[in-house]
Amino acid sequence: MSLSAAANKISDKDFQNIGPAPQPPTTSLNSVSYNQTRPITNFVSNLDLNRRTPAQRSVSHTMKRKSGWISYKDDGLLSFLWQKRFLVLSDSYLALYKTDKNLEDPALLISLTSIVSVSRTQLKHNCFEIIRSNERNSLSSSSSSGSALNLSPSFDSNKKAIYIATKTEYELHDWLDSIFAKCPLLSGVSSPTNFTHKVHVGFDPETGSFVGMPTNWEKLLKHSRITGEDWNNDSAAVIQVLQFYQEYNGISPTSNNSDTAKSNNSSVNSLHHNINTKASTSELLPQRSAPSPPNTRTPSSSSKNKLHTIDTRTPVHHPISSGKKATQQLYSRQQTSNQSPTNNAPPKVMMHQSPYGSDNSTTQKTSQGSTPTNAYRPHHNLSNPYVKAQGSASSSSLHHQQQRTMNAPQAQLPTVMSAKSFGNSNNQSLGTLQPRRAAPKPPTVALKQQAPQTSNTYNNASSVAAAAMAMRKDNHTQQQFKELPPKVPAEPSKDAGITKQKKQSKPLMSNAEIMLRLKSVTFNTDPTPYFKMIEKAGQGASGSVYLAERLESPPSEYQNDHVVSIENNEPQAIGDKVAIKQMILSKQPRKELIVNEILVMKNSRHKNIVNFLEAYLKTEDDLWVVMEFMEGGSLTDIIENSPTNGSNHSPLTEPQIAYIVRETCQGLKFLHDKHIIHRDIKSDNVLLDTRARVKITDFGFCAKLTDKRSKRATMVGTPYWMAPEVVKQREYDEKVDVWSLGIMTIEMLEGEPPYLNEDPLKALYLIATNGTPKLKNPETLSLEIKRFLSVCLCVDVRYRASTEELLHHTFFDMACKPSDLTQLLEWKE
Ligand SMILES: Nc1ncnc2c1ncn2[C@@H]1O[C@H](COP(=O)(O)OP(=O)(O)OP(=O)(O)O)[C@@H](O)[C@H]1O
Repeated sequence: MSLSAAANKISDKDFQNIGPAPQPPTTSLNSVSYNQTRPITNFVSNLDLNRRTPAQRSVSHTMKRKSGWISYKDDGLLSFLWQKRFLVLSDSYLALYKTDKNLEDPALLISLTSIVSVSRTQLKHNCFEIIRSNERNSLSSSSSSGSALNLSPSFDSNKKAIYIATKTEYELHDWLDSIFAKCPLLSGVSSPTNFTHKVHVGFDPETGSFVGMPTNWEKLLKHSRITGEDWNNDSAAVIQVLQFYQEYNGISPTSNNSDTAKSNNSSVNSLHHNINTKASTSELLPQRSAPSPPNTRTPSSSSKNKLHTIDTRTPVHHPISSGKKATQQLYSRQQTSNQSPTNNAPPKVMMHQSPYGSDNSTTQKTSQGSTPTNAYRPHHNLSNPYVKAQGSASSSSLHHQQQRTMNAPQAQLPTVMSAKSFGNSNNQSLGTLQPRRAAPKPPTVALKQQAPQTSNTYNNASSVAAAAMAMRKDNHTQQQFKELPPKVPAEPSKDAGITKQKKQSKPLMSNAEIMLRLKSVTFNTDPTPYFKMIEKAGQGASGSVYLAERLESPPSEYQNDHVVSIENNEPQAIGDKVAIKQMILSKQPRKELIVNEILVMKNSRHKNIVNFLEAYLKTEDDLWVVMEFMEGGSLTDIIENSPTNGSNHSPLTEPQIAYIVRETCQGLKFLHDKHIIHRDIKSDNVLLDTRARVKITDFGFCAKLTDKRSKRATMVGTPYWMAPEVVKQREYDEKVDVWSLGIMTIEMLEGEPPYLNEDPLKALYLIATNGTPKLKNPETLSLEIKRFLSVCLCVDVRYRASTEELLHHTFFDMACKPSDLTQLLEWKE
């Protein structure tokens, strides 16, 4: 009898009794066996150890048990949440505990006989997926007969997946080996009952194309400028960003060609703008349901040269003969390819090694992987004399490095970085930096249209950049038109064809509930008599923004049943200028984001946050949100209209940048103190008024951290400003805003964020693999700003500064006076 058949005879109950301990084995462990070809040894779970007598325990100790802390996530309601768990593998069970102290009450207990597949996945670093069957005979019943390639994952409803992530690659292998060795259905000699189709994915240098990819991926890659070299450098990252992309767009890798083409275009565009995949906006509103596990898994590599094996079906079966050796073989190649720079290795470069302003003395102390002996002490490091002692001699070698990478951006990824280059940890490579404001079309198209190809990547990028800049300008011109007909939210509003989000997760709140919430924070009255509309001030994805004049005081709090608290508002005078954002609710794909935005604005009154004044539900479908008017427009406008933009000089001077960043940072600190993450910090979302007041806006994607959830995992934001941990779908916290603030600082220095000339997919790849982006002209910058950037754009979140720490940074000492911004605001007049 095959093992699987034998296993089917075992009742689940036999393995799920965590009550009084079964009798311990009295003889040798091997003698405890079931009637099957290979004994499933040691039915007594070590979970029961605590309940045994010392004598019994000593017997039990001979049983091999493995345990350790891991991150865990399931495919259920809380699937967006990675939770820390203590995992125990005994001979019969895999058990997950909340603590390592009391091993009597597992949060999850999985019988090893129910595990039908274990495979590595790219969901997270060092992550594997366990699929268990609820039905004992599901294996035989679900057997696949087909050998034809079927890319549609037939995820049996009887099967459940959980995901385990370990800290290190080594731990991952260890767990995999141990689980494989103990799971009867994985290590049996029986014939496979459910075939696995694997697609060998790789890059064929002869044809210059990717092979074995699902159609969608192939197309995406074709348009993305992700090259064979990129693949060879970090194939895991390529797959990671493809998965990110796929999940975001909800595309199956098997979509047929026409679908694919359609979705490619729309989704490429959509990535230019904000992303909010999977689920939630925040705890401010209930979370949406989580996505199902990614359709495509990437468990194991199978050949040299980064040939990835993508398991397109579940489950994966590994023959018994494989055992430890086989699993090692299965995973060892990927081990190489998976060593992404930001793998959870200990940080290799210490905080004070400013990637933007270090000298030779700050050598790669930890480039060999040693753990820093000096933990990051924020204030010390930010004002550390050692930091100050670091020279600025970085420029020349950096420049060399820069030139090299500009010519062949991905070809020469250094394995060990000099501290002079971006000393950020973990072999972060240097990326090109030829940003531009928008990349609305696939770069290949843009290149053809705008400029002849040259052999120089930098030139190519520049021409693409120029093309995109022109497009951006067009869009902006459009934005300046007064009284444009209102656009539906799904239509392009800026950045050519970009919508705020493509994927509509199923909201947990019904439409009626959302409306109820909305009504509780709005006046249900027609606001028309209260305002005189003056002109259109801007166009957003969700609606138009108008400049208006207040004609009447807002309705009293008690004018209707739905009390609106405006007690914190500054007194509103007749004649005051206000901004009114008008939205047609039926056209909003995600109304809950609007409620979210109102709630955050309403409760976040700070001098660096755009003040919410009141909101009206004119009709059930027509929402007006009244805010203070910021005449200066967005920081993006200011950068683009700066007299020096386009010249060799930065659009803004360092003192002007210091002023704007400090103000933004104060607003962010205020939010962070309230445990709110903004998640979409960029120049578009920072507004200025004529008194040079700087305020953060656009709170739709805010998330609130709580004691229970101190980290988030939802992919939210706009790709070019996204922190690597977001791109890599890791847990993150408020520090993602600090990364984005660093990118925004680069926008003010260089006109655009890094990689804006790249296709979004490639940009995601570069963010994931390059880590700290490279500056264009570091030699022209002060040490202070480079140090500031290095603490914002630190890949290792532990060493990235908090907003509190940033506010003590010496960079802010050079901040100009508000009046020094006047020139920048003149373009509006
Ligand atoms: N309070 C304000 N004062 C002055 N102008 C504003 C104000 N709020 C927004 N604007 C202008 O309107 C434009 C659109 O703003 P909005 O917040 O709608 O943009 P968005 O973030 O792109 O869109 P959405 O939030 O709808 O997704 C801004 O770029 C800005 O120029």
